[in-house]
Amino acid sequence: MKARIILASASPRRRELLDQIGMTYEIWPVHIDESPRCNEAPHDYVRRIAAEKSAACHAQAVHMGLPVLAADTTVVLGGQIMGKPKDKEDAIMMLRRLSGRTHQVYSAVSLRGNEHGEALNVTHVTFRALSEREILAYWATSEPADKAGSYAIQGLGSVFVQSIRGSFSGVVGLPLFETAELLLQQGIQVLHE
Ligand SMILES: Cc1cn([C@H]2C[C@H](O)[C@@H](COP(=O)(O)OP(=O)(O)OP(=O)(O)O)O2)c(=O)[nH]c1=O
Repeated sequence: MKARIILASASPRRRELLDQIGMTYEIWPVHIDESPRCNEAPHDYVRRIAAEKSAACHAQAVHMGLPVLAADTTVVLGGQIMGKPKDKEDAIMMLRRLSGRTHQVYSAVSLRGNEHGEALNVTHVTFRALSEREILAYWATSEPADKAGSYAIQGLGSVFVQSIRGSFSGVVGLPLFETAELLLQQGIQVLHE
């Protein structure tokens, strides 16, 4: 029988990624304050937010005997955190800054069952130079609005991505290699007979 988990997320991307590895899950969206703390390092920030998302569901999930999986993803350029854009101007500014440069995408995973397991994936993404016209045209597609760094590698944003070093699923929002390792540590096998 397939193991069931709670996915503490409202992100359709994380659902699709879990579907990709055949996991069965229940969705429990959580809403927490995702503001970074003053001078918080990117790796501390994403790990804290992923852990807070899973913690928000943990007590209730324990009663049901189900582990809780949560994740957080942020784009980092020159050590600076870029979350989701506040508005059009913010998105345009982020895309201008990412143009022609290499940034990092940090994705933290938190799995709370009998124990708390955590993992972090950092992937390097290089953008080609973007023209002002294509940045505006990209904003008009509405794809950037709810994505960290204002782009989606799995969507139209793929045409900006010259190369990546690391994990594609990590950039999309849930690094599957690390997630499968955490599940296995808690006795949940992705591949089973
Ligand atoms: C860089 C990048 C980010 N993203 C998305 C993944 C995440 O959904 C989002 C970052 O925001 P998150 O706060 O990590 O996640 P979320 O608010 O969408 O969902 P939840 O907190 O409920 O789990 O950006 C892409 O879909 N593609 C990309 O290429």
